[in-house]
Amino acid sequence: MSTVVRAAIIGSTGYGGVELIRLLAGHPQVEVTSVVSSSSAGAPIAEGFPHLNEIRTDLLDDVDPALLKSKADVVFIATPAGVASKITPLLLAEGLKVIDISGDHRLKDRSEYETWYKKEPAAQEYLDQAVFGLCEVYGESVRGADLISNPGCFPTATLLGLVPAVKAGLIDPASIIIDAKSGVSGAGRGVSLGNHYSEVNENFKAYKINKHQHIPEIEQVLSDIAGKKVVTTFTTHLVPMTRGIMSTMYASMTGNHTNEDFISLYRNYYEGRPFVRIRQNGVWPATKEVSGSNYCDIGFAVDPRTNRVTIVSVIDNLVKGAAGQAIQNLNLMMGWDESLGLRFVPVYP
Ligand SMILES: NC(=O)C1=CN([C@@H]2O[C@H](COP(=O)(O)OP(=O)(O)OC[C@H]3O[C@@H](n4cnc5c(N)ncnc54)[C@H](OP(=O)(O)O)[C@@H]3O)[C@@H](O)[C@H]2O)C=CC1
Ligand SMILES: CC(=O)N[C@@H](CCC(=O)OP(=O)(O)O)C(=O)O
Repeated sequence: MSTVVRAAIIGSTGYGGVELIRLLAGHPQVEVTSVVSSSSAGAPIAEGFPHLNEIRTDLLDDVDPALLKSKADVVFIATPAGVASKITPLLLAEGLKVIDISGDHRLKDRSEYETWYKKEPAAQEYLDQAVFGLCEVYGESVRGADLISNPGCFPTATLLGLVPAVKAGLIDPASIIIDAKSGVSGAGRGVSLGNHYSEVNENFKAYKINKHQHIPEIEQVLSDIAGKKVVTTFTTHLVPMTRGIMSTMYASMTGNHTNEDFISLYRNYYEGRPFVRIRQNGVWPATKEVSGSNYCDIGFAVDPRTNRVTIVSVIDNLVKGAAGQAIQNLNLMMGWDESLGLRFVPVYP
């Protein structure tokens, strides 16, 4: 008999939440039973999102853990930083499973969260309990967990591009420089001066240099994999496109490795994992080649002149970088095939 899991989405009126609604509509073993809003409870969700007309006829629920307990088994939280840390203890106390898409449970060190997010951190017991859900690296720990911290969009693209090489010692972790680009939906649905049309269109800008909240998240994982403290240079750029992240990474190699060495290492590391695709020699991925899908595509260019390698990794920030990976985590939590309901072909062109 197949299990149907009932899911609630807190932050269902944001980009991450609406993407969860889209993806879960096709999941064979999940039913979204509650869409939650802190500002529009009681309104039909399709009123604000006409693309959901005749797809979802329900009203938005209030943020009420007891109500969610009566309607759901698992809760996705897709809210701004500082919200999930407050709601999660109440949801866990009701016996619900939680998948937090925000950054609130990613950094194990509370002072790091305070430094980078400038907000009050979650209580240490929940940070200790939360499993960092980078599925292809920590998937084994996700199975059976009650609280998942879904990785950030930039860290997902970046870490999937770096972990195998760092783990195998092909590159010097101290030499890594990460140059990342994001589409505007990465900033969420709220309008701000920096992301309205005339600021973004035909423009290309770097932001939060050396100040980005994903720096400690990337360093936390690289340090874990390398077995020593790793610090890195990470610069983000805003690109005039809706979806997509490209992380271009540069690192010094520890020997005379070739493109084929990297391709073979990464294909072995990700063998059996459906969502990481390694490009053939001389071919590098573009964001459109993963758009709308849960894929992360990775390509390599070794330069024998400098003895450095360039690694290019792309994802759709709203799918593999948020809602898709969150569903992949749910699949792993439930002991299902990790690709259940996620085998989308990218939207191209
Ligand atoms: N956009 C992206 O590509 C990615 C985003 N993330 C992270 O996921 C989270 C959601 O991002 P995104 O969907 O883009 O953000 P949005 O700004 O689009 O949506 C956030 C939603 O949170 C709800 N919300 C705000 N305050 C509260 C509150 N106090 N209690 C409950 N709900 C609240 C709002 O809905 P309402 O007013 O209806 O309650 C809002 O629609 C963020 O932490 C973000 O950093 C992670 C990876 C990728
Ligand atoms: C384009 C853009 O502005 N992107 C956001 C990504 C936000 C995000 O995913 O934040 P958390 O991972 O901390 O939840 C940024 O760079 O801050």
